[in-house]
Amino acid sequence: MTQTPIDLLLSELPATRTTVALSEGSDPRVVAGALAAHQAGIADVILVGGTDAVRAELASQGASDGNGVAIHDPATSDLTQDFAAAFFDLRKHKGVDEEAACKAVEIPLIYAAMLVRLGHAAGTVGGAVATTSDVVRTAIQVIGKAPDAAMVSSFFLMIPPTNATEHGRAMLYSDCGLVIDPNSDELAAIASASANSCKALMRQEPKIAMLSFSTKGSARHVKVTKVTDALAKLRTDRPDLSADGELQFDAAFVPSVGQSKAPGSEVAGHANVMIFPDLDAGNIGYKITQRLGGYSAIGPILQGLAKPANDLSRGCVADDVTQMIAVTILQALANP
Ligand SMILES: CC(C)(COP(=O)(O)OP(=O)(O)OC[C@H]1O[C@@H](n2cnc3c(N)ncnc32)[C@H](O)[C@@H]1OP(=O)(O)O)[C@@H](O)C(=O)NCCC(=O)NCCS
Ligand SMILES: CC(=O)OP(=O)(O)O
Repeated sequence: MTQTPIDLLLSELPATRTTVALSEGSDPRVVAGALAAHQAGIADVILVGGTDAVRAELASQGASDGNGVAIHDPATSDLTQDFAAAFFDLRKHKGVDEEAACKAVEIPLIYAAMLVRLGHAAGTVGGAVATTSDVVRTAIQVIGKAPDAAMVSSFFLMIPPTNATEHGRAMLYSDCGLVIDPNSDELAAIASASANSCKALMRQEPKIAMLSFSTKGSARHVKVTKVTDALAKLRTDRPDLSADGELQFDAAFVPSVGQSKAPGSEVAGHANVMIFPDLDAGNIGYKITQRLGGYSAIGPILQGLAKPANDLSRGCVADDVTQMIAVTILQALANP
């Protein structure tokens, strides 16, 4: 049975609880998912923008500020004034003035990211209501790119159903949520970051497939060249990694097809990191795997940020929120 991030986290829970901020603290799926994470011993949570009805619901389940489930209202929080000053410092070079900074930190998405930036929470999760663009833009602007990262990108952990087909396995898909049309250098950076995420969150050695509509020269096109250039750059930058391309999905996934289309490849037929050539392919590909293949899609998980901030699909359910809280903690523990 494939290990999910929750299984992983429960098997190596740290002695002290980690706090995660949820920016959509009045959404019923977020409240239920956060409460489940708290009750499973996974995390302390801050529900940003939780209403009185949420407070009553939490109280009815024995959860409160005193025992690790807090509600913050950005309009009345003691922290908001400090957050406004810090946000002004951060964004004044972009023309943000003090008044605009005060207004900005009352937006729950920004307030939650400030909780992370200033160390009140280890990471944040949003996107059950907000679009990916808004979640990602806020994370990049407030939390920022990690100094050693080339860029911020995203991935999904794809967890097979119990009745998966013969070759069903856990895989990492990237980029299915953020970088719209990467050039070959950016595609190589996405693959490199995804390999690190595979080690940190799947605890597997990455086998990276650079996906295309062509396998090993079966088609010639500028879009194929982009992928082969990305593979060459990846191999130069990260000789430690096992990567191959360009590969069609069947050649990357099914051992017999991999052997016939890309004979001798270590990766073909056995890939666990699937790098899509652009966001059209990635976003459509993950949703097909999820909706037709029955895989659970955990993401979009962001990589390359200074501290964890993660997105949800607006079609998420409470279990997705709990999973994403576990992912956020695993990322925080991997990069303390
Ligand atoms: C990520 C995204 C929001 C960037 O937003 P944007 O407003 O177009 O970006 P801009 O080019 O105006 O840049 C905004 C800031 O983010 C930075 N930035 C943008 N993309 C970045 C990346 N991948 N990595 C690091 N920084 C990035 C820019 O440098 C800029 O920083 P600044 O404000 O300090 O100057 C945009 O690429 C996007 O919308 N992606 C698709 C999201 C989506 O709809 N996904 C489908 C559903 S999951
Ligand atoms: C990741 C993604 O596609 O998000 P949404 O379904 O919210 O657009």
